[in-house]
Amino acid sequence: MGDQPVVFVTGNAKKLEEVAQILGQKFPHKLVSKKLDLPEYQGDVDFICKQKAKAAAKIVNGPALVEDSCLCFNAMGGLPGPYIKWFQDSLGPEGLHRMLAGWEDKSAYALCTFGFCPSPDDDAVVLLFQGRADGTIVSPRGPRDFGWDPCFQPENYSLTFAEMPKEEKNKISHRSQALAKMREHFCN
Ligand SMILES: O=P(O)(O)OP(=O)(O)OP(=O)(O)OC[C@H]1O[C@@H](n2cnc3c(O)ncnc32)[C@H](O)[C@@H]1O
Ligand SMILES: [Mg+2]
Repeated sequence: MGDQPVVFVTGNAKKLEEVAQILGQKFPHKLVSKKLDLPEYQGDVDFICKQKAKAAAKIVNGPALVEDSCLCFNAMGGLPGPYIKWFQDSLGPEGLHRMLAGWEDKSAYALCTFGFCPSPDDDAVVLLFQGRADGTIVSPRGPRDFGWDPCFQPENYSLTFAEMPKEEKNKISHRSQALAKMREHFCN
C-alpha cells in the first residue's frame, strides 16, 4: 500500500463527519474523502461491502474505504437491514416506527460494516470491520439531521441517538465499534 492515502468514499456527509470525529488522528494512514454515491448493491451485508469497496478502489485507483449501515428489526427477521436507505428516504423516522405498529417486539440493531480494499486489482482481498448497537425503535425524538437517529434508542439509555450529544453517540454507536476494530487492525 506504501504511502498512498486511503480514500473514504461515501455520498453521506453525516457519516463522514462521524468517521472524522471518531478516528481523529488515531489512524496510521493518511485518510482523505471523496463524495460519491456508489451503487446500492443487494445481498448480505458482507457481500455488499466487498462489492462496494472493490468499486471504490477502482474509481479512486488505489486503496479505498467504504461503509455500509443496516438497521435491522428483530420482529421482521432483520429487515429492512441493508435496504434501510430506501425506507428511511420514503418513510422517515415516523414511518419506520409505524412499520412496527403490528408487532410487540420493537427491538432492533444497527450494524455498521467498513470495507477496506487495498488496490483496484480484480483479485484484491477486502477486509471487513463490523460493529453493532442494539436498541429499540421508538416514536421519533430529537433533531432530524441524521437518518433514523431520532427513532433509535440504544439499550440501557433513555435518549435516542438524535437526542444524545454527538460525543455520547460516538462512544457507543455501531460505527464507533466498527472503527475500533479497524483501528486495532491497522495500528497493530
Ligand atoms: O454513500 P454511502 O456511504 O453508501 O451512504 P448512504 O447514505 O447511501 O448510506 P447506506 O447505503 O449505508 O444506507 C444507510 C442509510 O441509513 C442512514 N444511516 C447510516 N448511519 C446512520 C446513523 O448512524 N444514524 C442514522 N442514520 C444512519 C443513512 O442516512 C442511509 O439512509
Ligand atoms: Mg449507500
